[in-house]
Amino acid sequence: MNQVLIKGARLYGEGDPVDVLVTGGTIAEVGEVDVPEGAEVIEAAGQVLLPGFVDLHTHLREPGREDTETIETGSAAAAVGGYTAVFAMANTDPVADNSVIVEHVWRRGRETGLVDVHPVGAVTVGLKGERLAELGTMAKSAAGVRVFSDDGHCVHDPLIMRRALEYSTALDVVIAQHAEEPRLTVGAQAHEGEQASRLGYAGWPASAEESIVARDCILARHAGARLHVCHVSTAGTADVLRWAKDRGTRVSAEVTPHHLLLTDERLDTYDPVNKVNPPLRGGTDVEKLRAALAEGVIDCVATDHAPHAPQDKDCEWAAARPGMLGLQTALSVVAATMVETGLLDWRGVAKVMSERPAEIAGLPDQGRPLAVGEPANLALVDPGAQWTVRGAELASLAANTPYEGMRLPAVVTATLLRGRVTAREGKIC
Ligand SMILES: NC(=O)N[C@@H](CC(=O)O)C(=O)O
Ligand SMILES: [Zn+2]
Ligand SMILES: [Zn+2]
Repeated sequence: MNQVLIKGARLYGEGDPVDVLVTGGTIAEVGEVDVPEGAEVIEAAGQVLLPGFVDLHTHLREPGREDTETIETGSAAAAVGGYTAVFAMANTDPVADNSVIVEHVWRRGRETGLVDVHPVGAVTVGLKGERLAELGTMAKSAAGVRVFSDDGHCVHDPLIMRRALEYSTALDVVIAQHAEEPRLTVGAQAHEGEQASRLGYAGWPASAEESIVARDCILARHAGARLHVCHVSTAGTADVLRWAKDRGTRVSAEVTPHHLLLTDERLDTYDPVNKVNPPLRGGTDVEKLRAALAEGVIDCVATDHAPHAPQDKDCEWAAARPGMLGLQTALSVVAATMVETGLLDWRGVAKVMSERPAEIAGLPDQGRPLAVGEPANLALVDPGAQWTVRGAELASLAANTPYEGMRLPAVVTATLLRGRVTAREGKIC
């Protein structure tokens, strides 16, 4: 049986260094372990062992835009970034609004074998927001869809959203909303504020997000349904979530690494690499989002990894597609914004990048404790190391990283999926 010995890592960055022996797909021993014959050894002195990361929000672009990312290249980026499970959004071409497409995505993920690929099913047919897709058929398909979202579009019709939420309770699935009131973002190009006015861009107001989140929290509470809010970007949304959670609404929320680090100050360069939906916001938003994540009002970090082709990004701002890469830089950005600032320790990182997302999506074998008998889905992190981001060197097919040339802290040195090393030192195994 395949054996891997991780030598001298600190579990969750706590306590004394220990050896972790992985046999088959399971953590077999924790403590002082002699190297078994034939075992692969990973020297991990000074490193932190965490449960493998789970991304609730990834765009893999297959089917339809395999020129920008495939299930294989996106899986590789995920594995190098420390992920052991990703949720692939439904806004592909054709849309993942039926069991044929979700089963295709799920199968391609399994064949690739670098990370568990869970397809997200569309809420409405063709993401058009008009007719509910066959959620039940997708949930009961081989792909076992647990998360539904029209991401890229908001399910803006309150009657459709209400029906989706009500229907979801019978299936015990979660509806993930891209919260953007479309009437308030017609032609929007950037966060509504001074910077957008100065650059002459139509504004994307915070209220377009906050009004939908408030509405959906109310709808979810009445339906007794589970709502998940995608890419929270404003301080006001954090306040709405705090209110809804306080009164017992079954709502969870994610924040992206880019909304934890970057602001609309970056728009000065006119470089569309900074164009994303929802847009980069102001400094106060960033500060409040960090605090809300530390407090648990925002449950987790999700990348919203959005690969785009050069011709869709290296063009004038208004014509460029929104979205940026995230899978390979997420851990480092969380280290820079949450760990180095003292807002989270590594135990907290395990919670927001692995345990909570696994719970939200109902994955039984991810986000598990680092203990004997548990599945060996693991990420090994060197907290003292640094690296310089180069889009061209990322495992993604696309290169649209906003962190180009930036030096970031913390390096994922190894990822294990069910005991198999999927990535080491930035390379796929
Ligand atoms: N985030 C983005 O700016 N773009 C996403 C869609 C989305 O997440 O809304 C994409 O699919 O490219
Ligand atoms: Zn979205
Ligand atoms: Zn998205």
